[in-house]
Amino acid sequence: MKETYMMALDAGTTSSRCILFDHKGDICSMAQQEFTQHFPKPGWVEHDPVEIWETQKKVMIQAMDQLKIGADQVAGIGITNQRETAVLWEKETGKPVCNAVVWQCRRTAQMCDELKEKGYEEMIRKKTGLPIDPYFSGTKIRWMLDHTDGAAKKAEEGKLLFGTVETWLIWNLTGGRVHVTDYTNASRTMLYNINDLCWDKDILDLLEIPESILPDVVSCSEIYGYTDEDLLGGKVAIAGAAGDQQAALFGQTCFQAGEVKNTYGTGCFMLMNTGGMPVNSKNGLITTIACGREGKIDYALEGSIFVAGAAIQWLRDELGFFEKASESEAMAVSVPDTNGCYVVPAFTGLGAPYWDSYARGSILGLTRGVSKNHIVRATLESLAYQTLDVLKAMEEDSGIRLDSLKVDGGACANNFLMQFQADIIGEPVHRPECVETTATGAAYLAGLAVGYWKDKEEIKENWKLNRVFDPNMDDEVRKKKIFGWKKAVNRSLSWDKE
Ligand SMILES: Nc1ncnc2c1ncn2[C@@H]1O[C@H](COP(=O)(O)OP(=O)(O)O)[C@@H](O)[C@H]1O
Ligand SMILES: O=P(O)(O)OC[C@H](O)CO
Repeated sequence: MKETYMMALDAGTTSSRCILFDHKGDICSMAQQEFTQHFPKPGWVEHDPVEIWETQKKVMIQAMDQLKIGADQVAGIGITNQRETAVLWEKETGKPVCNAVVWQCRRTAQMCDELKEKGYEEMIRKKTGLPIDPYFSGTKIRWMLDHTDGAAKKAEEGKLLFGTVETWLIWNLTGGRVHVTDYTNASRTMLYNINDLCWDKDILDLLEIPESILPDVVSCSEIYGYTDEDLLGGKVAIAGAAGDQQAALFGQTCFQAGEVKNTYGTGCFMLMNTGGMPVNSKNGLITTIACGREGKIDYALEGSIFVAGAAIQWLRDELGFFEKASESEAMAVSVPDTNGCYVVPAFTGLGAPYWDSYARGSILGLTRGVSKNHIVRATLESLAYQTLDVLKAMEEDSGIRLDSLKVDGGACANNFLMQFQADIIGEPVHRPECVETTATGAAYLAGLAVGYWKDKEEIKENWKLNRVFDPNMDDEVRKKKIFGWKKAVNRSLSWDKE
């Protein structure tokens, strides 16, 4: 009998990836392609939806070619994606009406201010679990309707469709037959009522968004449809979808309330599973849907950090400090400390727990002795400080003291960063063998729907530890460093405010 595999499509912020997994949850093949980041104005970020789809198609074929398999050996497809990023396209032609407005984009900051000034913050938080912020899709959709010729009218006439990236991919994979989103992605739009589990009419009215453009909300683990036969040379079931951070929580097998993971990708996102009850934050975290399957919803508390690995890309691409992100590790350990330098990578404002759209990046503490290596080290350290900020908020909100942290994502390959993370939180950091947990989670969700894996217990056995980083920093040193970080953040807040 031919071996079968689960396919995960990981539509990240900077690249499209396809990974084929076997029953043990091991990666058997992987293909990846970066796509273009468009920065039309300071603080604005766009993607071309067609490029996302084209690169995704290409990597699917490449991953299958590596194993020399046909569609009959792909047991199902799970999709995971950068969340919130908004795509708007014509129902008839499938053509996007404009570029996708990316989650990091701050163009709706003023619209958000106005909504807050009019006093809608409490109502929106109660219904969606989210603060009013340009991060979420709702105001992005309004902006696209307002600034694209004829779009508002076409939307009224039912001629346009909206989707986050998984919706866009499912639409294309099925040849325009299926228009759905899953619970986790819906919960990031600022339009979805996470208590009543429906698109919220009051918010849709407020933002004047016609419900007809919105996808049907489905579970994270069920067959939504099948790929067009021509695409992979046979039909394959599309059987799972979740936003990348929720998929990572599932991939890390954080199935129980109180379990936490932290993912270091373009941004950095800490999620705690809070079980069947949404927990409201008093410390700047958001309440979101962790997973919806088999008729049950699990919620999560989330600390969203907008810039993490993206800061390393900035050192690479804009400052030209190195050619490969991995080189940052040797540069950071070549100096004993940052020589008093702090980097606050608030390139697109600050997310949790500050929620300041007007914060901007800064390098502080510069003296004549600060070198490239110190700046690289300070940038890496900023990922760990931001994580500390959300970890403290999470402990307060949940009443649970974390005694270790499970990590994953591209940047957690950096041993210096992981050690500094353990030092600064004062708790061990646990890194798994497979740091592609986002894709793993998507594969698991789809695999459970098609019976590739029996149940969560079988999946749990696949999680393997790679390395534990134990804290090893003097308490006084830690306190002093954290104090410096807080001062640096304060200097960055409101920077871009008129
Ligand atoms: N060894 C490393 N040290 C620091 N950062 C790294 C390293 N390897 C990758 N990165 C960063 O991790 C990010 C890629 O991680 P990934 O999980 O693929 O992100 P995403 O899914 O958001 O595209 C990039 O921003 C890159 O700069
Ligand atoms: O691209 P990532 O992995 O940093 O994830 C992006 C998040 O989904 C944005 O909310």
